Amino acid sequence: MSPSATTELGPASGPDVQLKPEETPTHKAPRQHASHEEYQYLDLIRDILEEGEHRPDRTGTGTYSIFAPNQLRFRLSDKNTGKLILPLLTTKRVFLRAVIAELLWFVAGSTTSTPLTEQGIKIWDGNGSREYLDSVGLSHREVGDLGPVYGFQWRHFGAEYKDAKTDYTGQGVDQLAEVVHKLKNNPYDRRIILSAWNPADLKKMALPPCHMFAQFYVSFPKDAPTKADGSKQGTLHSILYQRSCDMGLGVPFNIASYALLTHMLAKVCDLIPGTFTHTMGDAHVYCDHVDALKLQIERVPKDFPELVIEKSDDDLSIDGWRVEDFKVLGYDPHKGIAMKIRRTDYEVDLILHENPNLHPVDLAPYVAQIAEDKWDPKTDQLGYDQDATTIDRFIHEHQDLVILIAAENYARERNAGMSQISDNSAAKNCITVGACGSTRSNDGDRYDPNPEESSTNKAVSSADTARFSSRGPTKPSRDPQGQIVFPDRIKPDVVAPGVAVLPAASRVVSLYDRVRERDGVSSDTDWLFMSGTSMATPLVAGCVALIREALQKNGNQHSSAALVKALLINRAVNYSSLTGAGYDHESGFGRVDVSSTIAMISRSPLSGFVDGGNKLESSSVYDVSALRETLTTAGTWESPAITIFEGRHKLVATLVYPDPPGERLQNNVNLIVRAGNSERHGNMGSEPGFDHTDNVERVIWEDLSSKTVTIVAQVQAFTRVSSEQAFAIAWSIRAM
Ligand SMILES: Nc1nc(=O)c2c([nH]1)NC[C@@H]1CN(c3ccc(C(=O)N[C@@H](CCC(=O)O)C(=O)O)cc3)CN21
Ligand SMILES: O=c1ccn([C@H]2C[C@H](O)[C@@H](COP(=O)(O)O)O2)c(=O)[nH]1
Repeated sequence: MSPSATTELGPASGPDVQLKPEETPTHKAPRQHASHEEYQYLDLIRDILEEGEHRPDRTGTGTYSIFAPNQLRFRLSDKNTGKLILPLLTTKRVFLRAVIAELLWFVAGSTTSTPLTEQGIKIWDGNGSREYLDSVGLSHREVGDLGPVYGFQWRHFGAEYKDAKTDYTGQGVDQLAEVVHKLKNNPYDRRIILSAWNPADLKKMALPPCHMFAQFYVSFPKDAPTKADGSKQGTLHSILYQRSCDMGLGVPFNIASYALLTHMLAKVCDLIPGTFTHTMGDAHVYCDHVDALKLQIERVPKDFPELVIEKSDDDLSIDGWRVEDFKVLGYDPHKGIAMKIRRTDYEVDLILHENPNLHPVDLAPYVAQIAEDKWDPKTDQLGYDQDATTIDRFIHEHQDLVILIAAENYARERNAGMSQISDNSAAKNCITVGACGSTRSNDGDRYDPNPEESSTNKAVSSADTARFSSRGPTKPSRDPQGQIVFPDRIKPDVVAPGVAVLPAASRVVSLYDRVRERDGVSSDTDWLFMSGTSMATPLVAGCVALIREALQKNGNQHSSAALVKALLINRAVNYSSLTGAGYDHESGFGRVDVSSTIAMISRSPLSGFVDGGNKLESSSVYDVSALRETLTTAGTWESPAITIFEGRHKLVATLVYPDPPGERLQNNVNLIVRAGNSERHGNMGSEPGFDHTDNVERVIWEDLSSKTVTIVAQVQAFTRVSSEQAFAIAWSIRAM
């Protein structure tokens, strides 16, 4: 059997695999590039980005990964010139001093990161920090003490590890010395192995070895040169098995490191450096390295640099090397590319530990959000029950607190036309939020009242209510004969985008769950695609915070929840009832339009609001008292005459008031808009009657041509005579 010669292992020749590429889906036929060996690395990254599996990982980042890709093979010397080659990647600057220092640190058998840190090399700092060691159960270790990692296994395999300070001279197996001995004395040995994988010690290590198993091979090709003593000079080849390969950060280091180790051994053993072959198990690209690597793979590699080892030939040992012994000539890489070293579990713990209030994000007392699954589609829709009562009482007693409740996701094609609003979301005083589509592409979530006749286009736009979003109205109450004694109420109040939303992922959710495909796959596991009214609800909570901010800038430091709700609903758009009563049972008063709401807050002559009976606000021109009904007079608030200039206008006015708890309206207040000789009533369109069911009323009056308008809140009936009722009205007028 003749060993293969250096020259036969051409650049990018690929491995001599037994299986044909098509039989192993993770293997790709090597691309045919004219020359540069660096393309093996770049092509592997391209394959991972194109075909890698998106997987969760220990660090919580997520990776794209391929298992057992083609080996990479690098030549370590130029047969023609005899010059040594260092495969140091050129498509980004690799921190060579750190690579050399780390290698010498392994060779020295050191297991503490401190000497590296002292040289300004921080690559092991993350794994040696107090927090990290504590997180992997190594609290008894000093900072920097990584346990029996590479250096210890290379030089003292099998010795009992105490700590990084102990002198282990003479203990355990010095694998590296044995490798040198065999290369010198028994070059045909098939057992020239360096293994860092020691199962008995894994638990004591800060990080189990990634580059874990190397084998060396001395080849004697036919044309091998003859040495002074008449023997043939061998050529040294090495192969590395690396179980876990961080393509962006670790692998450029690992390639250079094992190439250098092979060069050192060749020098010490008087061998010609041949090739380094890199075998990978899990070859991965961290999700947050994707952009950097996409940039890198577009670059054109330059020549690998030349290595010169400045060490005299006498008394050569594998020990005692210094960084200065290596000279690298002609390294002219492209610019460095920053890639983050991955956050590890301990950092997540740390964040949670240091910020106990971080999860859940809590905006109380200004905004609170409740979402609870209570409605059972198999039984029946719940009406206004104990939960709704509790919520309404709470809000009535805390009138500055905005409570948002997700309408829930119980609508289905099969019960089209039915309503699903129940218990919590049936409360009068909260803001019940349904979901509409978003501008992000999505499919399958358009509400389809007639599934049998449905078209195939199910994408849902931001003007459509999402298929799943629970429909209103609330359940009417009936007497034993089935007669409606109290009709249904308008719910949800508003909708907001809740399809294919990309919210921050809670780290309480398992990593597997965070990266699984839902409405799309996020490339960053801190974010995930989700749909639901519980996606729409926080979005409205954010809108409420913005509205509060705008109100505060306007001088309203402590506005009531009713005012916030009135402002929000006043500018919400119901796409199916633009000119009618302005509401329906899919999206309530419509999709929120927060910028439009904010625009109306700085009072212009054509928009305004009152926060009637708000005792928390100190003083403001527009502040008015609460409505009060006595035995002789009905409570009324009437705005000053609002002057409208030339032309046709559209007026929208909204009344919201915190009604005391109870299924029926306790205090029935109506909204009336008067213009010239005609008037419109809340929620009635152009009909003459009044709404006796809802404590949210809106008037949309298109084509208003009168010169003056007045807006009126009028008590129709109070359950308790002489009681007081706070109320908020917001209005806006626009030229048509
Ligand atoms: N996730 C991860 N990837 C690794 O490659 C890795 C670990 N962890 N933990 C332990 C060792 C340490 N190694 C590292 C660690 C950091 C860099 C790194 O940050 N390299 C930067 C330059 C660093 C500097 O300038 O200080 C680079 O851009 O290559 C490289 C190798 C390889 N290892
Ligand atoms: O020399 C190294 C050391 C580490 N890595 C990478 C490979 C992985 O991304 C992490 C180790 O995490 P595990 O969960 O233990 O696999 O570090 C590397 O590429 N090269």
